[in-house]
Amino acid sequence: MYVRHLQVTDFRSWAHADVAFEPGPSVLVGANGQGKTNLVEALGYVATLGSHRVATDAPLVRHGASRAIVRTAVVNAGRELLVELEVTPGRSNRARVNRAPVPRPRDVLGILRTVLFAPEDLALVRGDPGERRGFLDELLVLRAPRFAGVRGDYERVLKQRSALLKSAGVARRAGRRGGEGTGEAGDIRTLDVWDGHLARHGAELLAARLDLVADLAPHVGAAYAGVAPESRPASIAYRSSLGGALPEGYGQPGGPRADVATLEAALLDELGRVRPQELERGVCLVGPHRDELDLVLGEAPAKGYASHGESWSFALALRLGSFELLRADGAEPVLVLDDVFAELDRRRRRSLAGVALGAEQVLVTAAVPEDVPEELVGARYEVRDGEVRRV
Ligand SMILES: Nc1ncnc2c1ncn2[C@@H]1O[C@H](COP(=O)(O)OP(=O)(O)OP(=O)(O)O)[C@@H](O)[C@H]1O
Repeated sequence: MYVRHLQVTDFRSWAHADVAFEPGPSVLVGANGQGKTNLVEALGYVATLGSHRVATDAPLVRHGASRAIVRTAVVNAGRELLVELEVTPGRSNRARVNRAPVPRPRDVLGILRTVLFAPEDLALVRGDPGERRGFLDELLVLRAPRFAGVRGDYERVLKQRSALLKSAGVARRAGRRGGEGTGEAGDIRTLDVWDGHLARHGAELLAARLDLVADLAPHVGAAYAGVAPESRPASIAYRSSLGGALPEGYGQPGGPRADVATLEAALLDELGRVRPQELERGVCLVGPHRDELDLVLGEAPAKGYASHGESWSFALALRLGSFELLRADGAEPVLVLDDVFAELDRRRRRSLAGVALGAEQVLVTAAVPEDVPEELVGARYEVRDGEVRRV
């Protein structure tokens, strides 16, 4: 697939921008702060309904404006779709496809698939587990858009159950002190119901993540070996809060596909087991929100041990592995390389350029053209003073 056209209004620094693209490599060149990343961020938003830089929508709207609009024409196997998103922080966002409103913004997921590699990706290796869970869930949704709903349902249930745990914990402590009117028994009965919901939605999310990691792991290992052949081998593994209760081989390449019903039963058991600690601490201790994607270099965890260069290579391998996985699925994602070549040495640049050349479309941003490997300089755009000019 490729993006044929991008138009933004009041998005980040852009009052208005209108850019036509072609398949193959395109490079956006401009000095720092001219708005190059803002343009590719808009494309990432259409693909994921999120930003690779911020967790909320508010910063995406130009200062002083009330809403941002992103319109993009995406060509997939010869068929063009026009996607339009209106981002209004504090209100429901709106979406249209081929000018017709769709019920929910998430109905546009799957029309544009992008894999974006950016300096922020160092946090995939060095940041908190939440970064890596976010990485997995984003890829899950790119692979199968219905998981946006599954994840949303899980988060809703988790929030409700966590609030209930807190109030039941408070009631229990008040009861122990001989306090008045403890609603513990009622809370506990309700908690049983929420355990069921959490196990059901959690099992669906967990099964999907486990299968994703099993499929992704070989691609990440191969991508890392290509990017950093001199380094120790890289691997990834899913670590579930179920611990030893996770069936053997789940999440491993060549292992059995994860069975949702089995995982639901395991989650329910485990929730029963940890209930006293959960009430004591007022937090939900079991479920995919507590899980981790382990990144391993040789025998050591990448986090805390990998050098700066190795961390970069691992982050890059996670993105290139994702790109290869989506291609193996039969999708042709757009590859977006935001300001990354300046960070890479010659060998890594060449290796990344090699993969990028295989993409149907690759969009690159750079402060100076010299940062970009020659073979990737196809169409060139200059971004300056609030304008994008093809040169
Ligand atoms: N909501 C917003 N409203 C107005 N301006 C914004 C908003 N968000 C970001 N900006 C501005 O956008 C500019 C940054 O744009 P962007 O990150 O796209 O730059 P860039 O060309 O990629 O630069 P670099 O090469 O440094 O990465 C900054 O000047 C920032 O102040």
